[in-house]
Amino acid sequence: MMIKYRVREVAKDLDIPNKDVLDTLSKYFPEPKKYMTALEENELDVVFETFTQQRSVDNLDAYFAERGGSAVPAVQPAPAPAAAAKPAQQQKTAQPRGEKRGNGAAQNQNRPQQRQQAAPQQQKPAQPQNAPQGSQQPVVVTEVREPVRRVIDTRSSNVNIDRYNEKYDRLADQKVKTDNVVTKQKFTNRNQQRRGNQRRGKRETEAERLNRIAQERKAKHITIEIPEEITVGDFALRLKVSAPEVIKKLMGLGVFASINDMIDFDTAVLIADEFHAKVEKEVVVTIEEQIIDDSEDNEENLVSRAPVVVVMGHVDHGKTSVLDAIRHSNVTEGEAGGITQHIGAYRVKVGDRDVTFLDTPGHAAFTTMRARGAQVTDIAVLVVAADDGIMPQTVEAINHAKAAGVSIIVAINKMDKPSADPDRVKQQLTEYSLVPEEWGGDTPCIPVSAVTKAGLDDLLEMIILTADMLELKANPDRAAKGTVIEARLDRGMGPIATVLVQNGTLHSGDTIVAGTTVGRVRSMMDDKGRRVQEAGPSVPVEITGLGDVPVGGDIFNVVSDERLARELVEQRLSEQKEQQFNAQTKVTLDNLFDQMKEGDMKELKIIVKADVQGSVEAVRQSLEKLSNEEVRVNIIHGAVGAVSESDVMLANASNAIIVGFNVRPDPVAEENAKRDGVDMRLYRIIYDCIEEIESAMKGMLAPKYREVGLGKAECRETYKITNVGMVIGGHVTSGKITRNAQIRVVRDGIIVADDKIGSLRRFKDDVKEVAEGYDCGITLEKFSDIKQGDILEAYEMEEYRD
Ligand SMILES: Nc1nc2c(ncn2[C@@H]2O[C@H](COP(=O)(O)OP(=O)(O)OP(=O)(O)O)[C@@H](O)[C@H]2O)c(=O)[nH]1
Repeated sequence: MMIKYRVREVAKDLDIPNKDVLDTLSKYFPEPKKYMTALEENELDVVFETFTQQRSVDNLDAYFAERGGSAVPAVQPAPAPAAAAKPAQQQKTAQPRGEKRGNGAAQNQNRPQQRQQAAPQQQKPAQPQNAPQGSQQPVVVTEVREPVRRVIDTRSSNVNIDRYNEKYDRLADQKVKTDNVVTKQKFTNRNQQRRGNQRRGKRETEAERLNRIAQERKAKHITIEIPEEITVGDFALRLKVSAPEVIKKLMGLGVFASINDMIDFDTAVLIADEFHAKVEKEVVVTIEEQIIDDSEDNEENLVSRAPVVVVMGHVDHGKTSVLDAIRHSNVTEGEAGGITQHIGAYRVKVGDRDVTFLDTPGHAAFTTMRARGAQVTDIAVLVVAADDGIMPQTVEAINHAKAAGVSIIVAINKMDKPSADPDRVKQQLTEYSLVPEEWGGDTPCIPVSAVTKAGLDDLLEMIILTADMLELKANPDRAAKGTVIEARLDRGMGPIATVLVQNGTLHSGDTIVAGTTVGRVRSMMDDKGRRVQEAGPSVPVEITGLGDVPVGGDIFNVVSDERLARELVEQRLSEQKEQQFNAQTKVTLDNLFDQMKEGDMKELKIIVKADVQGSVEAVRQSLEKLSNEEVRVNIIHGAVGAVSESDVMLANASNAIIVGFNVRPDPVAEENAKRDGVDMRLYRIIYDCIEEIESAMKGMLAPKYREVGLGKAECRETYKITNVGMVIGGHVTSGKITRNAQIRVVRDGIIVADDKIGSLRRFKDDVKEVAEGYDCGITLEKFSDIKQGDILEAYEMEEYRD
């Protein structure tokens, strides 16, 4: 390989000025050289020879002492690659030296030996001579410290510079790698060690800690706080013992629980005692408790409040007319302007007293609200048309009002009509346990006319009187609480809600939570359309500022912290979702016994619907006789007719079950019952109903059956065979027909027979079943009047439990 070794590089490597090299060359070669001139082999030989001779020393120690102030020849160890590369480069120059060897060289040959004696461990500088391959002890490079520029003896003829370079390159490479790896390994090892130590340390600490706790526990009882219920794992954690220890102790008590099972407070106390720990009940402060003031009012803070009245009655008996008549006749001059304002409730003045009327007549809205837990009304005015008397919805209204436990005042309306017969109405009322006051009972009956306005003042007077009897009171000096009467979304204003304040005073700017909505009261308007800044007890106001539209019947509360209020709403929303998933807690005949056992049921409320009044009464009496010392059967409503939406609503609000005889629910009622989880039982025979409810109360309800469709076959031919009877040549059109199936014969959509299969055959063989698409021969056990084209529906009865 031809190496271009220029004057400049030679000078640099030999650490002499370019000029010296050029001068030396000019002595031996005629043509002038420049510092960029690449030198020929012979030229290089001359240069090296000359300078080697010039630099030869007698004593290496003296040399090193002079160069570096140390007897140890050294090269700069770091950066290693550079240091290693440099000599390699220098030695490139050695290769073309040829045979020339002067005295200096001869002298030098002995020098390594001398040096070896002086410093036998340091052989590097002598290497080129005695070990031209440079293979010995490359490690030395890493040991030396001081930077000393090495001079290579280039006089040896057999120096293989390439191999030397290779070696250095490899060495340098290795050094780099090794250095890194070593450092890294060391580092990693150190880390591992540290981690190991830590782990060991931690393990030890943990063991020590447990030991210490065990000691401490023995020495001094620890006290832990636990809630009403706690998982075994969490309990163990608080006790500072392992879960298996707790599980073991639980087993000792005969409680088999896993780490994730809940144990109650009492069990926890017993277990904690075994671990010498004392238990205190953890007081969990809910967000509600934090932000909603639910404290009882002191008697001295209470002032009397206006009664809240709802008007109910049969359709067209004059509810709206009575409400309007009262509203108009009791509005003062100044308020007349706002009279058209309908916010869902309004207030009228009766002397110096106020009465609040809910503007939604009828029991539907009333019961819907009650179903949501809202107890808004104090008094129900039952409007009965004097000419019409008590009608089905009057009865419903009576029962809804009774179920809610509100006072009833009867307004016998349409007294202006000639056909008015108030006595008949009073008479009818007694049938529903409403005995008029004048007849010795406690139901006020006021004859009125919405048209002539006669008697309305008496009605209002009676409302005030009743309210006085009820001693309705509230504390206006506290954060407001009440119920949403109705709500809607206004395009411009956003959600608008009419709320009835039931306690405290609502102020504009208050933060309120209503059901699952939260907001700040932006504006308030009363029932006369006036903007107001505050609303006290029994005052209905329309408010804006809620974030969402609440639902009528939602309870609202003024809260002290908006951020927590939002959190509360989130919580309520997720609870709501959970509740939807969870099993309903409504009473059903299937869970009746369980509820009775748990003591949750003291009264079984039933709504009876039948085709004739006689059945209603018969059932009422029979069922009421089922009452025992644990549960009282209470028929809260009984009427003739289909099971209606209103019945389901009442059952839902009152946690009642519905029984029907020879009646069907209307589609809405059926849908609602399913949605609300209201148990609805329909019977053909009264005896079945009595028996079923009796069994349910004893916890012996027979299993329920339902039909499972199997398939359908069409009758294509009929054959009459002697001794066998009528054979149906059928074709299975869907599903399958099985040997044990029940068969319903349907002709033009009408069921003509319900029978069992007598035999099922394919060709001449008896078979267990025939699948879709195949022909078969069927005989029925009893029914023989089969016709071509009849459809045979095969089904089975399956036992199930809710
Ligand atoms: N003669 C007479 N008619 C009345 C009286 N009160 C109501 N009416 C009439 O009876 C009909 C029904 O009255 P409403 O007030 O609509 O009856 P309602 O009970 O509110 O009816 P719904 O809203 O359908 O449930 C109307 O035509 C009224 O004019 C009254 O005191 N005397």
